[in-house]
Amino acid sequence: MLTILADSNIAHLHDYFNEHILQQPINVIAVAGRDIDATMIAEYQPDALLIRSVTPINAELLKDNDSVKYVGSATIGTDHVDQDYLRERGIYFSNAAGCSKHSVAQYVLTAIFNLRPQYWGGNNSDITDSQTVPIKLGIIGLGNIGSTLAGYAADLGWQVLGYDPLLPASDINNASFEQVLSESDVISLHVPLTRATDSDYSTYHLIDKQALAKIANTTILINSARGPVISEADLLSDFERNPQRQVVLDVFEHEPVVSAELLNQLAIATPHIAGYTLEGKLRGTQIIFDEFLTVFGPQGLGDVAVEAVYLMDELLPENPYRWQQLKQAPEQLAKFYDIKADDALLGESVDNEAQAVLAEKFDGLRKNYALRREWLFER
Ligand SMILES: NC(=O)C1=CN([C@@H]2O[C@H](COP(=O)(O)OP(=O)(O)OC[C@H]3O[C@@H](n4cnc5c(N)ncnc54)[C@H](O)[C@@H]3O)[C@@H](O)[C@H]2O)C=CC1
Ligand SMILES: O=C(O)C(=O)[C@H](O)COP(=O)(O)O
Repeated sequence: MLTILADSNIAHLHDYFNEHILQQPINVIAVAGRDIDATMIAEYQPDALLIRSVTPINAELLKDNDSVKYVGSATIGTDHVDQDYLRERGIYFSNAAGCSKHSVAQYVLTAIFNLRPQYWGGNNSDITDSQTVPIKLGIIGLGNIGSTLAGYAADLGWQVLGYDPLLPASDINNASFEQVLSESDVISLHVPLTRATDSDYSTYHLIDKQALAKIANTTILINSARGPVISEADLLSDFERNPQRQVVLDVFEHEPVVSAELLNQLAIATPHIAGYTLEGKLRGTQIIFDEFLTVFGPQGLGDVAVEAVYLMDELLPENPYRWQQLKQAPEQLAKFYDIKADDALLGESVDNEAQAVLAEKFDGLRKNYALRREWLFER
């Protein structure tokens, strides 16, 4: 029998991983992602581990185990996975690249329009009434999410200042890091979390004291990538000099704990839900299910030729939301996703004694999150 140990927060886990679809007896054990540890692995001896972003995968977890053949993370980010170690051990790993790229881009646009409704027309009327000055959107990291966001910006008539040192220059990869920092009206971060040991362009504390000093205090700064990309200590010091700076955080350096001191300064704060749409989460599951089938193949699945299945259309309710319609009427967008309600819930979750949102509350908000819809983007 095939045993799968999985994060219970994986959307529609049992709709994909069941005996009917896999045509054989299987044992799917679903637990909170943060509870998956070496003891649990020793107890269940799973063939596959299906995770999201909160289960660190490394030697400490797997060194005494020989059963795991596949680790699938139904997320885009991979900073929680020691992929070198898995390669050494011959354990196949895949993530769900791109699964929530529209969800995150739409979160960023919603945050911007919430803070600056006047940007809807595409011109920066804060600067001038008489001249046409396009909004400048700075995007750091132009992979799946950054380039998707750039597509929306182009559709809105905005100018993109993009920086991605690992991609060739292009119409959107068109600026230096310093230019993005100093010239943008809004800066949005879409980089993976990397350290100097993994990358020549490490993103750990990419936004530190020096970077913040280059950003005008009228520029909105948005981080929906990973918390440690911004130095929280430097951001807090910066707020002392620039209390009016508008910062939007969906991710936090010390997540799942968020200090009240930081929360009180933020223009919008949400509990790591930028990618939390029905579509984004379900796509993540579909992608790792497809990989699971290729890894185990008919042999690992007991010589049964399991057909590929695509359950997205079946499991998703009809989607009436279309970008071309939404963008005609800004007030519709505000109704489409009430980002301020998410912000309020996080604010109300502060523990008075600890002066912080504690891990259990933060995780609870995420587990019980009413998943949004994505709007459909056709030009
Ligand atoms: N808040 C949320 O709910 C979600 C957060 N994420 C985060 O967003 C990150 C980005 O996602 P994708 O765009 O899909 O990833 P991606 O891998 O498609 O793109 C990342 C881009 O960042 C670039 N990059 C790397 N180091 C850089 C640096 N120092 N400066 C500028 N660019 C750099 C890479 O060249 C790449 O093009 C993920 O790694 C994940 O951590 C992803 C999904 C949901
Ligand atoms: O895909 C990613 O990367 C993310 O950050 C996820 O949207 C976060 O999902 P969880 O695994 O933390 O639920």
